[in-house]
Amino acid sequence: MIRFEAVSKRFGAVSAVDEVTLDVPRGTLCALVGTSGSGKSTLLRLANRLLEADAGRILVDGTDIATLPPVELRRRMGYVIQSVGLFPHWTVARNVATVPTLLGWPAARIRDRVAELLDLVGLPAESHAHRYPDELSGGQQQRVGVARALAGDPEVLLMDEPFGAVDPPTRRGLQDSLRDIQRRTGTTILLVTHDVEEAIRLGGTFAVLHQGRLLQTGTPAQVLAHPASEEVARFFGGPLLGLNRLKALCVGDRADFTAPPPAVDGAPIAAGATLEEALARMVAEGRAQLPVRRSPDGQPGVLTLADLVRP
Ligand SMILES: Nc1ncnc2c1ncn2[C@@H]1O[C@H](COP(=O)(O)OP(=O)(O)OP(=O)(O)O)[C@@H](O)[C@H]1O
Repeated sequence: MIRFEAVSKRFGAVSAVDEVTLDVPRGTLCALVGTSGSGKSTLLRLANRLLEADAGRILVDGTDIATLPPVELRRRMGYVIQSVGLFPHWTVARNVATVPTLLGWPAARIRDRVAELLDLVGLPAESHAHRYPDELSGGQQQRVGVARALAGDPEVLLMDEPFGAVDPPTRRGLQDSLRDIQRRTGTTILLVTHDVEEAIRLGGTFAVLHQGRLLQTGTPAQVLAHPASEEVARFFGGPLLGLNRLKALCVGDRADFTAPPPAVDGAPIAAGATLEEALARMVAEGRAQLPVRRSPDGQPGVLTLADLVRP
């Protein structure tokens, strides 16, 4: 869906993006991660031509974006940034309607779309559509930012630290909403984040950047289990890499569901919980095994401490 082919961008002496080749298939989410200054935001801005590449090509659905008028390109790509950038004197509904209005959709279609999107991001239209941005919390404004970016049915959503400014519990709520939205709409998402847990929570793949170069791509479990270099291992926690790996794997990936399960006391842990949560429970409860229940079939299983340390 989006393909970067040997893309480079310099700012004076700084090589911000250095011969990056990356494929983001349709309907997937790719999290751009890496240390500060590694070129994540620059790569995102090259994708919607807020910046122009010095070398290489960027293809969207096989079309070189250099051949598309920037305005048309940006309508096809929603863009969400940390500071949200809502228009303060416009209502929530008008903010969300920005792109459909530019596209000349009929008023009824815009109204329906705005209501649908506000519901999707958990801000029912009846109680939120007529408010102004400063009448919303930071987290609610970010939800409006996501709704606005989705309004024109973009094929691609570019998100630069979209949830950077909200507190951790609200952040988790927004991440869960984004994951649901992505599953429901099949939008291709390229997301910049500093937060490894956010990237893991949102699923998809990692693209790890360092000093403008792409060091590794893969699922969180792959990258954390087999970091391609010292820099990647350092980025994912250095000596704590092993603990971070537990965040990227689920109980269901390691538990034994072969019948009959041994009798294990305690409340079962969900197969979808992370191994980190399982370890936390084992430590808190002073036990080396936990009963597991797999949904939706209800199959019981067991997870032992030894399952956590298996390679
Ligand atoms: N407009 C610009 N002019 C000059 N240098 C720039 C410009 N934008 C980015 N840079 C430089 O390019 C490099 C990559 O910056 P970029 O913002 O892409 O990194 P990043 O990985 O997104 O960083 P962060 O995680 O801190 O947001 C940095 O060295 C930065 O200083």
